[in-house]
Amino acid sequence: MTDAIVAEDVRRVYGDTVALDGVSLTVAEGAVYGLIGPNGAGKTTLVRALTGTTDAEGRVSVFGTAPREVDPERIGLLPQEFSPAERLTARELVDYYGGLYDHARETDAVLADVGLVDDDDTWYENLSGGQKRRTCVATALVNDPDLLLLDEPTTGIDPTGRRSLWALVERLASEGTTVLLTTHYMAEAEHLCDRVGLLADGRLVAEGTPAELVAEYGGDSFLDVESSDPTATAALEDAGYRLAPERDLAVEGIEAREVSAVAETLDAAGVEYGALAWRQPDLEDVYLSLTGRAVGAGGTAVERGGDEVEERAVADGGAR
Ligand SMILES: Nc1ncnc2c1ncn2[C@@H]1O[C@H](COP(=O)(O)OP(=O)(O)OP(=O)(O)O)[C@@H](O)[C@H]1O
Repeated sequence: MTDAIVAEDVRRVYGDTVALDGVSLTVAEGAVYGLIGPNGAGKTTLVRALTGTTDAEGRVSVFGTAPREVDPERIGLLPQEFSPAERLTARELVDYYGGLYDHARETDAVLADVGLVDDDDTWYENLSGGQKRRTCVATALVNDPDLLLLDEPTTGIDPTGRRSLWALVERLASEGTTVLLTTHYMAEAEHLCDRVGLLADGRLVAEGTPAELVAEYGGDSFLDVESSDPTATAALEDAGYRLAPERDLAVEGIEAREVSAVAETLDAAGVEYGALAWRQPDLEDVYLSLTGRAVGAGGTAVERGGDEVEERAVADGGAR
């Protein structure tokens, strides 16, 4: 498989700010690559460097050539911030952006792709936030690009719409489109991406398949114990269980089949408890363990399960 994107030692400095500090990565043709990382980590700057919309040191090649020399018909870009004309309808906007290309797709098909068939005659300014974002995604699809760069494509889109967009990205990838996306939704990266790169302070601090990252940085599986009983901690420690230091009350390093033994321990000690929730580590745990400081300081929203946004407080710390 050949590489759609090759970036070597890419560096971008704005005044005193080092936005990218020597980032190297490759994205194979047909792959879905996800960039994650805290606010200000350099994700958007990297997308801009890969599309030639900002200058950067180092070497970037897209389909074997410099970004600014790639045939624009081959590239679809959804910038993080994109404000199309407010008083055009979604249909008119897709028509307009399609008109910029020699070989645009049918407007109806593009609107159907992003679930905007019923709202196609509404002015952009009167669309909901999620509908606006879908319209913007549509404008990146009009030319049927070989490489699609989506900077936070599903921000503001409801869970159902987000899953539709995931299905769309999966379909495009199965048809051979290379996709590079940025996201703050760990469930999105885990669900969609063949490989994920985690940027922090302008550096690629971890990279791999979601499963590889979880195995390397996710930590042990654990069991959350919902209990305000002051004897709970001692009961579990006396029974030899290891408690997760960064969580309220959780036994770490146990398998699902051991949950009933924990319950028996609590029952035997007369501890009052509510739910016992066991889970394996996931990409969110990887994120938190590698960027705990940045999450606490910046209050970055991290999403679990795609539906529920949690604001992590400094006290949460992140790392387990
Ligand atoms: N045009 C610019 N001028 C000055 N500084 C900039 C510019 N663009 C980005 N930066 C700085 O570069 C750093 C990286 O910004 P970037 O937008 O790439 O981060 P990000 O990872 O996309 O963040 P977010 O998740 O908040 O979108 C930040 O410190 C930002 O303030």
